Formats: sequence, structure tokens, C-alpha cells
Amino acid sequence: MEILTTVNDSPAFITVMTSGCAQRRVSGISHSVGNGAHPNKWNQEDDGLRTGRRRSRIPEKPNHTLSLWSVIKNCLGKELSKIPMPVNFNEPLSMLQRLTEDLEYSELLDMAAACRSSLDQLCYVAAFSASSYSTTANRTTKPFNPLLGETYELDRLEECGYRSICEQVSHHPPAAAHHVWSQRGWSLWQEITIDSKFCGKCISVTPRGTIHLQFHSSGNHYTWSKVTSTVHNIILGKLWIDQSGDIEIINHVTKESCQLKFSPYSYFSRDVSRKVSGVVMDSENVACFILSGTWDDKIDCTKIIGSSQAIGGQKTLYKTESPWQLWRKYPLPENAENMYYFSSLALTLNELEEGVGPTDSRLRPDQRLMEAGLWSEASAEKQRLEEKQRERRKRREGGVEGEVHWPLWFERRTDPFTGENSFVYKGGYWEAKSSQDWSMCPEIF
Ligand SMILES: CC(C)CCC[C@@H](C)[C@H]1CC[C@H]2[C@@H]3CC=C4C[C@@H](O)CC[C@]4(C)[C@H]3CC[C@]12C
Repeated sequence: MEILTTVNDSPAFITVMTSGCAQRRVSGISHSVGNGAHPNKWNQEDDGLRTGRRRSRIPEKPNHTLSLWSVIKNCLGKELSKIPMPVNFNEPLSMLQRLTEDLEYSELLDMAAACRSSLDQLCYVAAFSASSYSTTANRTTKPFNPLLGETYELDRLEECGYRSICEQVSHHPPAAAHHVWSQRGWSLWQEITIDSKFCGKCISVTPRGTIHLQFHSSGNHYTWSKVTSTVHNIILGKLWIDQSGDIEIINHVTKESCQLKFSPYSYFSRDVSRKVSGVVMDSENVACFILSGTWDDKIDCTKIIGSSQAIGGQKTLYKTESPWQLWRKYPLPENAENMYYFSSLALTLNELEEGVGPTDSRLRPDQRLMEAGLWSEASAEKQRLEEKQRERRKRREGGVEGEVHWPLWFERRTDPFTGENSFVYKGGYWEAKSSQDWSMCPEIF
């Protein structure tokens, strides 16, 4: 569908989102102008609770240049997780921490939860799904592949209203399960495996799995999946990442849906790069909102108030209200280019915290050494951990115990909407944390 916007009426409402959770040093405001028809209940009542208490720096990335090409040139067609790579190409975060970064713009979900209209809600959900790509353009480093049984918790109940837990539930193929519960009215869960391929000039990475989002009061249940990330300039030049593909978000309760398109970079096109565009449709497939913007800067939303067929019948002309900004990316922290291009949330993820489970990514020694810039020590430690993991596997499979690995905190369940059988949180982690009884945890580090 091609979209041509025409007449602009006066805006009925404007919602500007200028800041994240209270952890950010500069606190912002979320305000609305106009008739108040639009929900933006989210305001930062508890802003400042932990302001300044989390770290805003990590050691700078050492400048040990090593050619990626020289390491992977003989691995054509291989899965990325099967290519042995020194820590030089890593970032000091695990894939579990990286998945948790999807929550950077959790306030979009808080706002979605406060929407009275499910179509408005869908606009925010769509912006949220695109916001997980906001920091990917320059993040050309590889997260650590988690060890089987590794977990990662992020308890931001006080600051952002949510608690998140991830567990690496399978090693071959690598799979991670994730569950988030928010006291601001929503839960999100996903199980993800990653398909990747080195195809000579580029590496393409496609996460497989469905993301589920449910709002507690309305019961609205949304699902969608992820697009393909492509790492360019493998042979020569500076690495960069593009996102391409389609995301279909469905509200299974109301049958409303949104089609989001991530256009791939094209050398020949005059179009802006990193473009995202989409249409939000009601249960009869009538277009109600147009979304447009870029995944690394901002996304606007425009309400459709009428449509007509253009001459020739090829194009639909829409009469719309003025666009308003749904989402805007926060600026990267100072000196980010020397700190793996981490966002302010990413900088805090590997900070040591008391009381986390013994399998938590923060306690992984090779990652910690790598963060400190001690790369050869980190590489040696990484080998030790991987060897230890192989030993555990051998003992499990061949040995007297003859057991299979069962995730501790997740269990297989069939989803009523998608029919998929995947790992869903079974509870218990936060309870174990409060009693500090971790006796059931495997020793993985
Ligand atoms: C050797 C080097 C160049 C390879 C680097 C591969 C990197 C860039 C790949 C590997 C796994 C990928 C991630 C897999 C899953 C997700 C979750 C999604 O919600 C946002 C994108 C994100 C976070 C991807 C970003 C790009 C990524 C980090």
C-alpha cells in the first residue's frame, strides 16, 4: 500500500516523550497539549528515586585492531555461533543482557497500558517494537553467547515499574527465554533463537521466536516477531548494521493489527535510510493510523480521518490530522563511541549488584575481564568456561546421571493464540532471591 498524506487538520493532541525511567540523570517530562483525548498518564512520580546511583561509564574499549575478515574468511555459510572468535569482537554484555535492552523504552508500554482505545494502544506497541533497534546502527560487536543455565535479572521495579528475568534454556541451538512483569499494567515474554549466516560480504542475523505482550486490565494480547539485522562491510571499511523486513503486530483479542516495514538501505534510493513505516488497521482491515520515521531517531503517528481513491485507482489518498511524535531516541551518553556505543541503559546492565542469582551474567568472569580491558585474560577464562560447560554436558548425557538439562525458571507451554510450544516463565526466581536460597542453581562459572 502506498501512502500519500493530504490535508492536515489542526492537531487534536500532541504527546511528547522526552525522557526515560528515573535512572536517567536528566529527568524529563511527558506532557500533552490539546483536548486531552489522548492518554499519556505516564508521569514520573517516582523520578529521582535512584538518580545518579547507577554507573554512567565503563572502561574505554582498548584499541587492539584485528581484522574480522582474517578471522572469518574461511567460514563462509557458517552459523555465527559456530565460528570461534577471540573476545576482540565482543561487547562486554551477554545475549541475555542484550535481550533485556529491548526494555529501554518501557515507558511506551506504560503509556500503551493507559490507553482507553486499543487502536491508540497498538500505535504505542508498534513504536515499542521498533524502539528495540534504536541503538543497533553502530553496535557492531557481538554479545557473549550465554552458558547453558546462565540467567540475567533486571529488577527495575522502583525506577521503571518492571522486573525482568532471562535464562539460557538451550545451547544447541542457543535459545534464551525472557519474562517481564510490570506493575504499570503489562507483561512481556519471549523465547528467542538466533539464525545467522556469514555470506561473504555481510553477516545476516534473524532472531526467531514470538514476542508476547499482554495488558493486565484489558487482557489485550499482542504478538510480533523481529526483523533481520545485517552487518555490512565485513571485508573492508567500517562495520555498520542495517535492519530490514516486516513486523506484523496482532492484537489477538480485538483482531486489530499493524504492519511495520523496515526498508533496507539502498545505494540507489533517494529515500532516507533506516526508514520505518507502517499502518495500524482495525479488525476490518481499515487503515486508522499511519506510522512513519526511522528506527534510530523518531517515529511519528498520523491519524487517518478519511480516504479516497486517487485517479487510476492505484493509490489511496488519506485525509489526516497533523502527525504527532510517538517516540524519540534518547541521545547516547557522553563518550559512547569509546564505550562500545552503549546507551545509558546498556552501561548499567553489567554493573555488579548484590543478591543476584549465582548464575547471573554479571558474575561471568570472562565478561568482567573483558569489560576491564584485559582481553587475553578474558579469552583464557572464556575457554575455561566453555570447557567446563562441555564437561557438564558429557556428564549429563553419557554419565551415571543420564539426565537432560531442564531450565530452572522456565517450562514448556503451548500458547493458545499461536499454537507454539515455547519456554514460559514458571515463577520462583524472585522468591528464591528474597530468601537468598539458591541451592537449586547449577555451578556454571
Ligand atoms: C562478529 C560481529 C561483527 C558480529 C556481530 C553480530 C551482532 C551485531 C548481532 C548478533 C546478535 C544480534 C542481536 C540479536 C537479537 C536482537 C534483539 C532485537 O530486539 C534487537 C536487535 C538484536 C539486539 C540483535 C542486534 C545485532 C546482534 C547483536
